[in-house]
Amino acid sequence: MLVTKKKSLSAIAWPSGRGNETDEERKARKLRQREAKRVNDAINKELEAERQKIHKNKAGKILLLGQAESGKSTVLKNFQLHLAPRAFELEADIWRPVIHLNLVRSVNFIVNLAMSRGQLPRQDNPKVPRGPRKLSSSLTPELRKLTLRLAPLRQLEEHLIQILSGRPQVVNDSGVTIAQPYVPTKAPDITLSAGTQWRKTMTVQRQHSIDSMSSTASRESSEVVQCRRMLTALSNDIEALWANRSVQEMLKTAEITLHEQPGFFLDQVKRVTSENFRPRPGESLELNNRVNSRFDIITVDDVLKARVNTLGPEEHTIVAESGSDKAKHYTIYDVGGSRSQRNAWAQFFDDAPMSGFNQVLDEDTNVNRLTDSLRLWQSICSNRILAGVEFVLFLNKLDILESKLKSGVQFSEFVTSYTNKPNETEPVSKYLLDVFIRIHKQYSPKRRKLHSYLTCAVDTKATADIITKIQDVILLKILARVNLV
Ligand SMILES: Nc1nc2c(ncn2[C@@H]2O[C@H](COP(=O)(O)OP(=O)(O)OP(=O)(O)O)[C@@H](O)[C@H]2O)c(=O)[nH]1
Ligand SMILES: [Mg+2]
Repeated sequence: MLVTKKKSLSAIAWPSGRGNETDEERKARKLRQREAKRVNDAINKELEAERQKIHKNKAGKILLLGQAESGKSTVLKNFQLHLAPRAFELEADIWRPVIHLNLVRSVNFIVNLAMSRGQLPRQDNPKVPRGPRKLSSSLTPELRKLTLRLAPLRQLEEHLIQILSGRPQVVNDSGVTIAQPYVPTKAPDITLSAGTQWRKTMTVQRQHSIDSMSSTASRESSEVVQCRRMLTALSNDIEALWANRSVQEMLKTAEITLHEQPGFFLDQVKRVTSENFRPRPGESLELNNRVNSRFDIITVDDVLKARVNTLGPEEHTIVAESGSDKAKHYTIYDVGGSRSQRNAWAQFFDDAPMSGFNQVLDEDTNVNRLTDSLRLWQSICSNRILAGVEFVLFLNKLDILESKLKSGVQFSEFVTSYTNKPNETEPVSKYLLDVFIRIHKQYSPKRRKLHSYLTCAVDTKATADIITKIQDVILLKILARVNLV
């Protein structure tokens, strides 16, 4: 029945509507159809290309993990400098107040130390009476003069924090003042509410200062200018303070190595306090060496050395400006590494400083930094959610490790399992690398690749080579993904 009906249906000549179509009309219709198909195909092709582009432009996501001060944000800056140097250069200016604040904090730290040494009754002399504290003769007249002349830097420190955070004091997201752990041997870090937030604040201020029509802008930019002028005016005194023999002796006695600490700019006071100072990302400069009156070529990595500790996770998108991955988007997540920040972590890429073997954590002075780093690495390796993620391990701060060992610090005194081996950079770093690799092998839920590097993240040239290798790894992964689709 149905078949019969079908037969009869197919037998019906459906009106084509073209019955009266002339040859001309048919040609025109065919032409229109071809044109409509061409447009349709072109749109589809464009959509497909766009889809492919979006798919292709996503180079990958990277999460930087590691303990506080291990160099995560510095690695991020290296990625920015390597992948998008023009954008990074444009942003360099916003680091100037950070560098100034780093410098001012170092100076205030020294002044405080000198004052405390000068004011406190000598511990070793029970005859020194308690009671009103006076400046003792342990401060030389020259040092006393310098500490008085540099006193305005206390206010300048507060002022710079205010400019950077846009708020009168250091606060976290909930508006609560963060009490940084007091570390007597270390100049305090800069803690701002959120890394991206202060960047936004500074970018807006910079934009405003370019647009001189805005009255707020001129007020804000004049504040920045005032700070800079004050620093320029005090630059000779700052230099004199750092060169002062009793300051150097005082630091040595207290075993404080300021030049190894984050945000150290005291060796370049003249340059960074000059009126026209522009922070440089990885650039060679010829500097007059005041000690031996020679001109030294040094690589200036102001932006990489500027220190702000990260609070909370920050997402950064870097668009590659050239090369085989031009226009590709890299998403990098930078997180704070202190213990209180670690619960915000989710995914992976690790950074462990090798130089911390003789240091303790700021947030818990009972914990050795290297021990903390190894424990952290173990917990990340054994994390099941990360079982399928490829790891890149940066054993960072190779330069500090080297200078510590050269200065006579014995690695085996702190890592007792390191026996019968020389106290030199190569065997020590190789030993550490082996330990990290062993932990990875032992604790990973399943086999996976580990790319490990010994790094000095403030050496932009050497780090650029490593980033190129990481780019290759990422690109290979993308190719594999595309082939699988
Ligand atoms: N000498 C030296 N300094 C480094 C190296 N890597 C980083 N630094 C410095 O160490 C300081 C801390 O680096 P950051 O990148 O801010 O550390 P972080 O891991 O992001 O720290 P948090 O944000 O607190 O978790 C900065 O002043 C860097 O310039 C290195 O390889 N050698
Ligand atoms: Mg950081």
